[in-house]
Amino acid sequence: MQDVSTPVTNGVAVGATRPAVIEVRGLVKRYGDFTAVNGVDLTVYDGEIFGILGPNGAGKTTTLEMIEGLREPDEGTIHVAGIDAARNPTAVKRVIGVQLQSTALFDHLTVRELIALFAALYGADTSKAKVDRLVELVSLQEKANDYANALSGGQQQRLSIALAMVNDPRIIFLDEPTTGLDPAARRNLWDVIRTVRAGGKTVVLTTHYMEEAEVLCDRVAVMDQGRIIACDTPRRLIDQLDQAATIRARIDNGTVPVETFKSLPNVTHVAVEDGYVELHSDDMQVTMSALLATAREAGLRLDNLSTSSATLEDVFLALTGRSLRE
Ligand SMILES: Nc1ncnc2c1ncn2[C@@H]1O[C@H](COP(=O)(O)OP(=O)(O)OP(=O)(O)O)[C@@H](O)[C@H]1O
Repeated sequence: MQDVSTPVTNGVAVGATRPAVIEVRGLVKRYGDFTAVNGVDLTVYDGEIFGILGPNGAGKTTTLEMIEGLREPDEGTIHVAGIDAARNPTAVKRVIGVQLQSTALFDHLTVRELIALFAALYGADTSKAKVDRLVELVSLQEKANDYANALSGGQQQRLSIALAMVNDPRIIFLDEPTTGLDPAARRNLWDVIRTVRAGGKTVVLTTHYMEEAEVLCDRVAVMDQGRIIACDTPRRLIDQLDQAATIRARIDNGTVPVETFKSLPNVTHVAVEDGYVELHSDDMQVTMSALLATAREAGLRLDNLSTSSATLEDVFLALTGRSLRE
């Protein structure tokens, strides 16, 4: 692993340089005439939560499964913890943990029994202390002796993270871990994922929730139509937009030439429609003060005044012209 960098992380201040634990170059996967993954390069650093964000069908799962060794790439190279995945897939499997989607195995075994069973299957430590540690890691102490199929969706997702960690992997892969969960269960799972990171693991996850990528991930690769179209910390991706914030207001009495709004300080874009004005600004406070002063001078009434900060959704929109949710 030659590649070394100093990532700025979301949750933890990182002063030291970190080695790359995953390096993907020129990854391609075709299904017949269709290219699902089209030349992907990725570097994931040790100890970070790395998110692959994109809409349905972007190629996130296919990319993840190739790194995990579950699908064979048509082109490209993958190194995991320094191991060439094409040459030594078995060695890769020893250093990774993969969260299973299927709950079929959950029937008629308790949380504790399942963790012990998985540990045994991996030839890993099956001691009570180890099982207790994993139960605690995913905050399932109160459910440890319950049947797994009686757990809520969020609890089952947490259990599947514990199962992915039975072999004490360096890197854990989660494919859309919070899809279908309610907001409280989602936040709960984010806490578990942060705890996993705090234990020194690297987490790679896919998501189509921009908020999840923004608040949970240290770095995010934005994926669309089989390509990575941007990759950085959420903060830097948002800061690269010339739009830190949007100001929106209804003008109740009268009209103002669009040019007037365009001449306000720090405004980067103006839209006037149906009596509403929408301003993009790279400094909300400055633009807002000027807007209010202009409105006062012109005797205008601004109603329904609202502001919002730019998000990864805006990043995706700026890069593709489409919404993540489309
Ligand atoms: N086995 C397959 N055969 C043919 N096409 C496939 C196969 N697997 C995936 N695809 C196609 O490849 C594209 C990428 O799929 P993939 O599951 O990687 O996307 P994704 O970003 O994970 O989306 P989602 O969030 O919907 O899972 C999709 O258009 C999908 O239909």
